[in-house]
Amino acid sequence: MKTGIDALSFDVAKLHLPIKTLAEARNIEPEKLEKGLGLLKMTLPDTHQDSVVFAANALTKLIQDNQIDLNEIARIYVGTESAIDNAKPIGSFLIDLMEQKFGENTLAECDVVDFTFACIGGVDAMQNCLDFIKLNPTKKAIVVTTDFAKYDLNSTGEYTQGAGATAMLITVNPRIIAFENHWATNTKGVFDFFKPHRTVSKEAITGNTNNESWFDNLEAEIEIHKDQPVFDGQYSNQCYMDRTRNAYFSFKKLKQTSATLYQSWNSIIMHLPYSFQGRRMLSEIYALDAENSIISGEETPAEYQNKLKETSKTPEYKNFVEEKLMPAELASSLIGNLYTGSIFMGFLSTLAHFYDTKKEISGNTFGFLAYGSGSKSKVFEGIIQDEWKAALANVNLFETLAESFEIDFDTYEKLHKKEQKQSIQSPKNEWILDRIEKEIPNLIGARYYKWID
Ligand SMILES: CC(=O)SCCNC(=O)CCNC(=O)[C@H](O)C(C)(C)COP(=O)(O)OP(=O)(O)OC[C@H]1O[C@@H](n2cnc3c(N)ncnc32)[C@H](O)[C@@H]1OP(=O)(O)O
Repeated sequence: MKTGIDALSFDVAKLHLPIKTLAEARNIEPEKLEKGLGLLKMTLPDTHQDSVVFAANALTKLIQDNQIDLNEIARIYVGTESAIDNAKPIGSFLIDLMEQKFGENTLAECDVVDFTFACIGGVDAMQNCLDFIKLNPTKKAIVVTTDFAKYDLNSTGEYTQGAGATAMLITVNPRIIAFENHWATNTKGVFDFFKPHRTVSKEAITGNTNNESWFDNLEAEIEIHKDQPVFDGQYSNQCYMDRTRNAYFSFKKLKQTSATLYQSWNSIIMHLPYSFQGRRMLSEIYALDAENSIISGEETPAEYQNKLKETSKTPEYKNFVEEKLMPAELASSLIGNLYTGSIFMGFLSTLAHFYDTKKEISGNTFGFLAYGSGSKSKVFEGIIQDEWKAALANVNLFETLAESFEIDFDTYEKLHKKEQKQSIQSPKNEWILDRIEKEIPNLIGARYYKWID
């Protein structure tokens, strides 16, 4: 019995700052960002958008475009590292919003939960749903990924920002891709990228002191959540390489093959925190699993790094990237990082590219290399199914991305600092964040959303 992705949809932030504008403002050579990292635009949420809004919009589109009967959906599992609450999962917001739109109690028997493991939480959610569908083949599940990849101003993560969601219907006999049963995992507890709770003093919180009872009741130090991570960019790249390399070779063992595995993959889909991450990281696996590799394993660390650099400059590696990785990079260049959604957006980008260029890919094998900081990698593969094109007919990925609205640098900084109070664009046919009811002045409270026709 085959299990996999039957339908896909997305919702990404509709505002963008050209990378060139950011580069000029920050005194960075634009060529480094455009040609070195593959960045062209970075998308940013409007004032009425957050991770629940993107998730609800992607899910609504998935349901409408594929005429999904919600009574058939047994699970909605969410991958995110942009939770808006420590107890109440994004999935519970989605249940409420979908029932508002598609009918009361339509999801009363649906199981929902959020999965958090940095950027790999969506893959974890999907693996779990695939196992569930194998055991319950008459049922259907939905996986949603949603995030706002927000980094501090002036940090090295700033140019990789992006925001949005993906939603996928998981069924038996899927129309788009059927996954094979082998999944290799490699895990190690590290601090390459994380979002710790910060403490602030009671005095740092100012507000309506006319009502002093709320202030008197506060603890001397208050734990707050900040969207931006603490991270070490180069170390996170090393962790990415270590985990994916180890998972890749575990996957070869699971498949009991000594042949060069990546040669059997027509396309390679990796977690792309920025467009060229995959091609920059894969050269090691490419060299180690090659028949005539220049790497012997006897090198000093510096020699090893030099040989990797040499490998990545060869015409063979460049052709390999062009053929197997480039289609996944296209959307990433125009969006930026989607954290949990990046690997699925890379998959969608590849499908949309072949759809637009009229390439037939039924029967192709796709290899997936997922990564989440903290850190974990999963390697798995799937076969493209005969009906993939029909399932993609309403998705319009690149047409939608082409309509993104350009903002200037001042507006970008205002949005980032939450100083922009008015929406930049008028919402239409989408969910918005309607209001936040504050628990106590200046502290965030319950969030409420509404649909705008
Ligand atoms: C969140 C996760 O998924 S963990 C894994 C990834 N980590 C992150 O995303 C964390 C946040 N991001 C970051 O910290 C940073 O953006 C990083 C680490 C990804 C990149 O760091 P930077 O220091 O800006 O860039 P770095 O020096 O690594 O690479 C720049 C590239 O541009 C190239 N470059 C520099 N100048 C130019 C130029 N003028 N023309 C062309 N290319 C150029 C460099 O050669 C280099 O490419 P190469 O190594 O393939 O040769």
